[in-house]
Amino acid sequence: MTLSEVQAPPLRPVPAAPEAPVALEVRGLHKRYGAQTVLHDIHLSVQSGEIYALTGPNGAGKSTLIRTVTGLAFPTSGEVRLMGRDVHGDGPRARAALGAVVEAPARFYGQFSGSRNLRMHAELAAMTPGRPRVDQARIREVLALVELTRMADRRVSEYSLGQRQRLGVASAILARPSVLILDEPTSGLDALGIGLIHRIVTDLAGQGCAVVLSTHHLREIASYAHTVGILTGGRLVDTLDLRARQAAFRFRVDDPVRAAALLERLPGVSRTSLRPPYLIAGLDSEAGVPQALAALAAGGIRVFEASPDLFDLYEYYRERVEQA
Ligand SMILES: Nc1ncnc2c1ncn2[C@@H]1O[C@H](COP(=O)(O)OP(=O)(O)OP(=O)(O)O)[C@@H](O)[C@H]1O
Repeated sequence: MTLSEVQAPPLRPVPAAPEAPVALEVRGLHKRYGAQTVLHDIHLSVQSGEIYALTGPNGAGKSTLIRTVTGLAFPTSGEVRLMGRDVHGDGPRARAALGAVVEAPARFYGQFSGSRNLRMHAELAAMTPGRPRVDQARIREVLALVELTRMADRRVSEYSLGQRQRLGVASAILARPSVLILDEPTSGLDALGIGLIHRIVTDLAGQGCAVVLSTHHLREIASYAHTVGILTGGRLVDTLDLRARQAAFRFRVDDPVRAAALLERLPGVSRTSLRPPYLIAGLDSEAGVPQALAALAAGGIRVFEASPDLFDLYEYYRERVEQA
């Protein structure tokens, strides 16, 4: 690769500000079914504007955690707070801030149109104190967002699986939730449908909504989630901050040790490490690449290659789950 071909890193939404308020907090959550403990002492918190992806092998407890967090299941012990309110003690008011799809595809009345189903959801939601009102214009807006305008007046029984899935997301975002929780939102969707869900989730997070989703699609979420929680055997064994791994670049140079010393002096270089034959540098953004190249050239270092150092979430996950 020539230096002029240095690629931009994948686009990732603007990260939640570190000081953003905590929207979802789970403390010391245990869940038992009979003699089987399915969740062990789960602690996690998600800020407004953050996209938190929960992943783990089949049977790890993801759906149980999501059902418990949304108030559909009760914990054996521990606590869940949505926007500061206890989901199990102050349910209706806590859930006023919540939009969720906890089973895929979400349940709708097949004999009614998508639009009518959303109106019924809106009317039900309006009974919850604290929920904003949803008018017909908002229903049209969310149907357009999930690209179902053409299907709006068709019976849901005529929808494909993917269309039902998207209607589920539409109903979850209808009342502009502060916290959006989606269990496997992209399973059963085609490539364009997956991209659409990414865009919706990213836009909502950009507007300050905290998003929690469970998924098995690691490479896909690595491109847009801020945080990944790895659940295995009912334990949250790792929480990865993908933001911290965002802007790493690798440089193949003739003298990595001296190159590292040169780059460390630059403002905007947060860290360097050696991975022969590469030198890895954490930069504030890709805008720091030309400056780094100039500093290396001025120091007499020959640069053969410079490219984003993409974090391989799949490899990381595989090792982490095998160790657990
Ligand atoms: N209602 C229930 N009664 C008894 N055991 C249950 C119940 N629901 C889930 N379990 C058990 O809890 C464990 C976790 O299941 P869960 O569905 O939460 O896993 P998951 O991570 O969502 O799996 P998958 O990726 O396959 O969807 C499993 O061993 C499952 O058998």
